[in-house]
Amino acid sequence: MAKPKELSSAKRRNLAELTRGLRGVAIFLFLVSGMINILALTGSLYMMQIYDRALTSGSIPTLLLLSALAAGLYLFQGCFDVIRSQVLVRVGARLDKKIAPLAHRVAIDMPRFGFSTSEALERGRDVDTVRGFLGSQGPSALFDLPWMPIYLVFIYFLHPLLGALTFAGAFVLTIMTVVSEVLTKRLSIATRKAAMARNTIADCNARNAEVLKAMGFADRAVSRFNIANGEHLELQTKANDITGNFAAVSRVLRMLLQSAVLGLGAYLTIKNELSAGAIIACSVASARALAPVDLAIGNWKSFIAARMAYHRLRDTVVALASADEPMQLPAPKNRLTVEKATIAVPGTGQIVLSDVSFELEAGQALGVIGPSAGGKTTLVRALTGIWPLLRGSARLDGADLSQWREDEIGRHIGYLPQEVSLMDATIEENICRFEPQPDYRKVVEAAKAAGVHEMIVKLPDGYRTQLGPQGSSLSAGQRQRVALARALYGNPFIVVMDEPNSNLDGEGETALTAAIEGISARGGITVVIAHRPSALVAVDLVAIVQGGRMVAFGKKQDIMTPGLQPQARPAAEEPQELIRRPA
Ligand SMILES: Nc1ncnc2c1ncn2[C@@H]1O[C@H](COP(=O)(O)OP(=O)(O)OP(=O)(O)O)[C@@H](O)[C@H]1O
Repeated sequence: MAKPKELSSAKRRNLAELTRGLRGVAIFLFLVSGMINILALTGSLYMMQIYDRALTSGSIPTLLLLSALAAGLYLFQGCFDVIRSQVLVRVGARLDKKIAPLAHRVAIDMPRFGFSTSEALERGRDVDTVRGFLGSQGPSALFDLPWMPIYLVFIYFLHPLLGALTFAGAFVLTIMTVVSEVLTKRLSIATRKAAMARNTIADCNARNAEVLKAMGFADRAVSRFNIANGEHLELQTKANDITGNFAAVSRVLRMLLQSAVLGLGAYLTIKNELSAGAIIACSVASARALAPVDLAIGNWKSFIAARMAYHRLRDTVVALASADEPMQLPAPKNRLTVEKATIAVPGTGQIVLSDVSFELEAGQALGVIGPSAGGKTTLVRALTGIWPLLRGSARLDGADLSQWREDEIGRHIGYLPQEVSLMDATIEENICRFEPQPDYRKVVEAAKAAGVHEMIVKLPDGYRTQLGPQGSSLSAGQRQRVALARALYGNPFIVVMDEPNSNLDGEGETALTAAIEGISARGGITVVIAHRPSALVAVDLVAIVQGGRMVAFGKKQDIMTPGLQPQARPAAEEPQELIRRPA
């Protein structure tokens, strides 16, 4: 975790924005808790006055006056209690409102950097954990704890021996809270990791439902889940045992102490050192003094979970800080320049593509070919900003991709991924990328450019057809063409396609060729990765990527034989001088 003093000013700003107002609210709640605890002495004082004044004097008016006074004070205490719980619930809701979008943003980003879906979704659950804890009894107990000395002082003034006894009890219970913290903290971390491993397996099994069914290994998949679930359960049981045992011991201790206070009080009364009313007052006050410790121990597990969740969220928000807000840049319209780009797998740092350099002018289309695992998709990830460059640069009209605001650069990039996954929304929403006020003509234009308009209008709900999870209501070929329309929406300057014809029939491939020609004709740039030569009909340049290097780059006729077969030799024999710039 980054230490505050190591944080850059932008990160500090982000952190300050997150915690803005929280300190003030905490001070307010601390003071309100003080009022509640002072007013909670009402019970003890009332009993003392009843026994020592009203009963001994036999005065009904005194009894009525004392009762009315006590009722008024209880009412005040109730009001402060309501205020405290309402403020806590609202703090939770405010934090949720502030952090949930950021946490979701991070959840979307995390899989790009090698995190599992369940790890990514944990950020959303973290928000729920913090909000849930703030709405529980836990925080009230924590705010009451610092006010415990009020009761100790009150009891001490009634009799120093009783004060000492209650102080000893409070001390033992506080030590128990600390021990509970030490024992459960490490276990909570391990339990969280085990829960994540279990959720990752559950997520993976659900995503592979069809494969599991077709090849009949669902039982084995369930066994894998069972093992992970068992490990999680074992850790959770241990953690629950610790909190449960501590809670039980603290409850017994508290009752024991209350009886001990009564016993000692009776002894002191017999010795004429204490009034009968004071015994009851001491007993009530000591019970009230120790109640927050008891409650805190009972809620310690959720306190630790909420604290860990808050720290993760805080680190997330801090990490989201960018050094400076990028400048507004003009729409690119001239060229894409890649210089000595080296790309590593995020998270592992393993370099998978080295020293790639080339330049594409407006109107040019580049086909990228090469053997499997050569680094073609990696190049696409770099060109679209999905993976950052380790070294080198990728520029649009001279401006590095990192200089653009994400939402702005997105308008100039069309991307058709290798594994097409559409969103659970309508076709129209998918094509227009959830634009709030989409231009319907542009939606239809993109669909026509992708050759999918006819197919869409034949569907009963046309462009309003709901696609279901991952666009499951369409065939693989239909999904690929709708995704192509999404990539073409708004005529982006650069369109990157990763094996766009893997699921296309002859008609789809013709539409794809027309789409690439259309991009070139309007002065856009296309980069298309292909294993099948039919995707390269409309490209004028070809690059060969293999073994993590671009081993050839040039005009299609120079790189490919007339039958659209690459002429390149293996990477080891193909030195860098083969990487030629377009004429
Ligand atoms: N997320 C990842 N984590 C770790 N390694 C990865 C990841 N993605 C790709 N790689 C590695 O990077 C190398 C290049 O992969 P890439 O997907 O770019 O190849 P490709 O040329 O597109 O292959 P294909 O034609 O099979 O799609 C491979 O060795 C692959 O194992």
